[in-house]
Amino acid sequence: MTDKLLLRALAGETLPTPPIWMMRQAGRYLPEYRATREKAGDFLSLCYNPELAAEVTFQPIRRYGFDAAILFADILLLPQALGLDLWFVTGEGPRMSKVTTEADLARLKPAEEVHETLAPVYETVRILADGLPTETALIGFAGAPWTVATYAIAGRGTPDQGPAHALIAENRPLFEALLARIEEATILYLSAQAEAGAEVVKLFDSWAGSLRGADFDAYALAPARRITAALKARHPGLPVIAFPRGAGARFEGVHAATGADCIALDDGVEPDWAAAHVQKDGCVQGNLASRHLVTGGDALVQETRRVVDAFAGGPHVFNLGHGITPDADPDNVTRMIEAVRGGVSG
Ligand SMILES: Cc1c2[nH]c(c1CCC(=O)O)Cc1[nH]c(c(CCC(=O)O)c1C)Cc1[nH]c(c(CCC(=O)O)c1C)Cc1[nH]c(c(C)c1CCC(=O)O)C2
Repeated sequence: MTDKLLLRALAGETLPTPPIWMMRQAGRYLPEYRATREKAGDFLSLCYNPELAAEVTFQPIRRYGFDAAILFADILLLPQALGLDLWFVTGEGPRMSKVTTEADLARLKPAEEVHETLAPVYETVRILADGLPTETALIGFAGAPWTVATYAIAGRGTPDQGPAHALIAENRPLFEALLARIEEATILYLSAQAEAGAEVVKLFDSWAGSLRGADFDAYALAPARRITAALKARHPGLPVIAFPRGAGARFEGVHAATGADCIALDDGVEPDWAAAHVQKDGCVQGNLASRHLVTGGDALVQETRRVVDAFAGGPHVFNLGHGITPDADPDNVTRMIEAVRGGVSG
């Protein structure tokens, strides 16, 4: 039996204190992250520099002693490895060359060729696997095909994923061919991360919430199910966390529909509801609203306890509902961790 709390929770154990980590725990709210990023140059140079990417991954572990480290990289490195240009506009976010025609699709590289670009990421994983404290689990990750496709189709982030929905309406076969290529590459990418030492993998479907009805089944659940099955066939026992952000009532049934060991919840669902409707089927992760790490105070402690208490009856990994924001106060993270581990109330 492992002594890593994250792995125990993912295996279905109900623990007296849930393991804790945070989405975007290596990020701009930390002065040490900003200093390392400065040294690297820009964000992508940091992602492709194994020593520095490992360094920023270690930083929140050293500062807070989280139960898990998440590989420092980005979900958009994969479409870049498939041949799309990627760059980040400061203050605005990612930009990439678009895939909206058959000719664009034909220019993408075969899935097996992604390793060439992504080799530095695997090196980062190896450095982390060697250097993390023995009690800290290492999480690898990728974007889910739908979320990655929304960026590749729009060439940028979009509030409503309008361009991707428009492509579904206008040329569903092209959309599905793009999704299939991303899915195939994602399996190879996550599998290589597991070989390099990732002990858990997480699939980020940040824009799953804009898929409705049969499209949610076909483009969020089904790819997650196939990716999970393919990974478990290659790496027996590898735990998978699925994060169909914004799924709302459709979080119910996602364990069974995907085969994932844990479902990460955003803060759009109430913890009590999620305990009854989602945690009944297995481990859940989440779901404190990130803004409490900006505002702090009694509300931070109360909300943290409310989340912990709601999920205390089953396997739970404490986390935020989405990433920590750059304006968060690092001291509020300490208070949140104390509220989870110390059980201090209100
Ligand atoms: C949609 C998405 C992306 N990237 C990611 C997602 C899915 C999760 C989510 O919904 O947020 C996932 C991601 N991005 C990053 C990580 C690293 C691991 C971690 O600490 O969580 C992970 C797991 C680093 C990052 N990825 C990014 C940063 C900030 C870059 C910087 O240092 O300037 C970090 C730390 C940049 C990024 N990367 C992306 C966007 C839209 C942006 C710009 C928005 C922003 O600036 O926050 C794409």
